[in-house]
Amino acid sequence: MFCQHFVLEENMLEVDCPCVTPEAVLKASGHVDKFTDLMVKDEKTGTCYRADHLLKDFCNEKIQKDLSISAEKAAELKHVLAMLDDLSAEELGAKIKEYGITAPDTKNPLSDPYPFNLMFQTSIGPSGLSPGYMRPETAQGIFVNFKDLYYYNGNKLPFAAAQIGQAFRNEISPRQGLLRVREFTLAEIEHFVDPEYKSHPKYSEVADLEFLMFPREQQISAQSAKKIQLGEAVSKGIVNNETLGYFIGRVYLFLTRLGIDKDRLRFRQHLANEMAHYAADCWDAEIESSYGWIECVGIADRSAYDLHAHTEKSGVPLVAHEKFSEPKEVEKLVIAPVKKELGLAFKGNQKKVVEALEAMNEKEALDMKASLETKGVVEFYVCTLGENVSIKKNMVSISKEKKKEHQRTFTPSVIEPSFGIGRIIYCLYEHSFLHEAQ
Ligand SMILES: Nc1ncnc2c1ncn2[C@@H]1O[C@H](COP(=O)(O)OP(=O)(O)OP(=O)(O)O)[C@@H](O)[C@H]1O
Repeated sequence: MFCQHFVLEENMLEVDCPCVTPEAVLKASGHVDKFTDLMVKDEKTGTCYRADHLLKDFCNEKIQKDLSISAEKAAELKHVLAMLDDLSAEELGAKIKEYGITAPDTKNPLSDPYPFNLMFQTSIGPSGLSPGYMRPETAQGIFVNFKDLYYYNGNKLPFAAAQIGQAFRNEISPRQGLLRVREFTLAEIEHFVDPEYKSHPKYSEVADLEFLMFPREQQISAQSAKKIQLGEAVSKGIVNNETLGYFIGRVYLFLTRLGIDKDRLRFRQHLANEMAHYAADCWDAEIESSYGWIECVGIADRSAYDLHAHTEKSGVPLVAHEKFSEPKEVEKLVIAPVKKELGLAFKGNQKKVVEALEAMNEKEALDMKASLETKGVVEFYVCTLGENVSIKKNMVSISKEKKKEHQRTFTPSVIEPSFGIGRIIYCLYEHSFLHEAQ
């Protein structure tokens, strides 16, 4: 059904990449530094818990079971629940202290929250010197293969590639059966699009759909989700762009065609701090189950974050081109290396430094110009050397030149629907069961 609805109907490419991923890939994507959850420890036994889960359980239990709490307190706890995903480590720690939350099993005091990386680490090859990780998402395999996928698509945008496979996350507290496990099936689509042209040719097919949406503003002001027409949400800027809206609509059609009850399905926008480190706007398809509203599909506009990050770390430009019908005359910043000075400073490495300087794009050249003018020196990462070098004012000349441009080169943006297959199956099972019971 997934392949029929998305891969075949949308003419997507499909890939199957390895689960074991070299560290360099996940370092570039930001996962090594930022793919974390906040954890607290029982100060006596060392047992670990997810800090936001403890606070969530505390608030839910108080609201549902404590008949003595005032309306004011209940409203405060509901607000905490609405803002839960937005809280920093310090704010979470302060709330845990304020409410006197202790370790659920022993009632011992808890440590302050601290970040815990969710990836399983391993080493690749017999030397043990090449670190790697079990992939926490399937998306990165698609990004590192972007050049080939773009080529297979005739060097044209937009296009999409999908991957269905296992993902691994060292969850702090796996629970709720299929809903939070350490190894699960993920189906991800990466739709590559021109960042300056995020409209979608088939958008009109979904624009009239109307379903439960829960924008950021409604969550902050403690309102509930309400029915909104997708076209209206896009035109009012509630949903960032047409392509993101198109995929929200397609995910709605997919889930309801599978048998998910449309009254128990809502699209919730991420709060500003909740968004993953790569996202520009993100909506979760949440399905109501006996465990409450569960995120089953995440639909993110990842902007050009991933391709930029891999380009920067690998030195391989993951870019697309748009040919102009007529060449354009443009003013460009041109970096001319002063080879004598570079030779004195870098000796045998001079050629690699010169190549890296010449490969700089307009934005990097501008940044370098600004830094050289203010500080007189700039740290510059040379991929082929794998290290930073210090460039001084006398080593380069940066000037504006008139040039004829025949094409535009840019880094595509990515719209990504990401499906947790186990969670969808679980909710589907519950919904069909409820449907039969009615
Ligand atoms: N531990 C897990 N077990 C089962 N499915 C998962 C798990 N973590 C994520 N998923 C599924 O993978 C999809 C995409 O992952 P994503 O990174 O968006 O999740 P997430 O926001 O980290 O999830 P959560 O906030 O629940 O931890 C989710 O929508 C969900 O359906």
